Amino acid sequence: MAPTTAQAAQLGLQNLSVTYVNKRTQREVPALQDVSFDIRPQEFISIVGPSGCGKTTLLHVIAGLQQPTGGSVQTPTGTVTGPGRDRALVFQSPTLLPWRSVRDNIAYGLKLQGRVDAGTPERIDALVRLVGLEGFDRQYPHELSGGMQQRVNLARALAVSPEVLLMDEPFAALDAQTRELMQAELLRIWEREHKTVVFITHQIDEAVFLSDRVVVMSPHPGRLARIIDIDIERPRDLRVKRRPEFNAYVDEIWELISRPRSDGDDLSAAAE
Ligand SMILES: Nc1ncnc2c1ncn2[C@@H]1O[C@H](COP(=O)(O)OP(=O)(O)OP(=O)(O)O)[C@@H](O)[C@H]1O
Repeated sequence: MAPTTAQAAQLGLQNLSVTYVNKRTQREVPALQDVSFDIRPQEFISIVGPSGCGKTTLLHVIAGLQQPTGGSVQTPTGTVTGPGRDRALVFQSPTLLPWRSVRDNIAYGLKLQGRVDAGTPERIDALVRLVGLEGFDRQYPHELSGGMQQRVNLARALAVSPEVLLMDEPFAALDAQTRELMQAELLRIWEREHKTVVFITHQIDEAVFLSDRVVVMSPHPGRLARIIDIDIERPRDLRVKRRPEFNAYVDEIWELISRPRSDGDDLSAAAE
């Protein structure tokens, strides 16, 4: 059951709206409209929807990189007013520093936060093992494959011990096979680290495979269309993708995304 109060939720999104002003035309672009839902502690939640439905905008508002035009994001310690140590972002392209080794890249966030201490080398060793990069920790980013770079990126986000990982299409640049491996790896890591994950993807099967719930958004303006519980037991491995119930979820979400929405749709009711 979803928590009914913001206190019980890791993140409470309350009536979020974002309107951009197009710099060239000066016209208002409503990117998000009245989006409300709670995200539970240690939940894996994915956000899917057509291009332009406001997924990245929503993630940036949760991250505190962008102020909403209306509404708020609640955490157990209060309203989000900017970036915080409780939330770490993982981008699509690994934002690694090319002149730093894998170890130093993983430690970089800690360094920025002034949190390097005697225990840091051991913590980095544990993270290197966690993301499967043993033996590569003295290498530099250009010596790594795309999948390995994304592993470093993930380790760097985990290094600062956030409660929430915000992931913006982290596997979009990877080839299909590496992407599937990384999906399985991410689940393994999530099951050990117990983070809350908010994951944006264009790939419906990726969302179903990873998530406890999938948030489906509709565009123009970006609104909540439906939240779907993925009732497939864990731990999951990639063979789950061949099961009929897995494909039934994928079909259901695909139908929702491809269905033209009439203005009369009561989307808030659908989201309950
Ligand atoms: N800085 C900006 N100025 C004006 N409009 C913007 C700006 N950023 C985003 N938008 C508009 O807001 C809407 C939502 O954009 P957003 O990038 O959040 O969607 P998205 O679902 O993440 O898209 P995609 O799947 O293509 O990455 C779009 O119509 C987009 O054109």
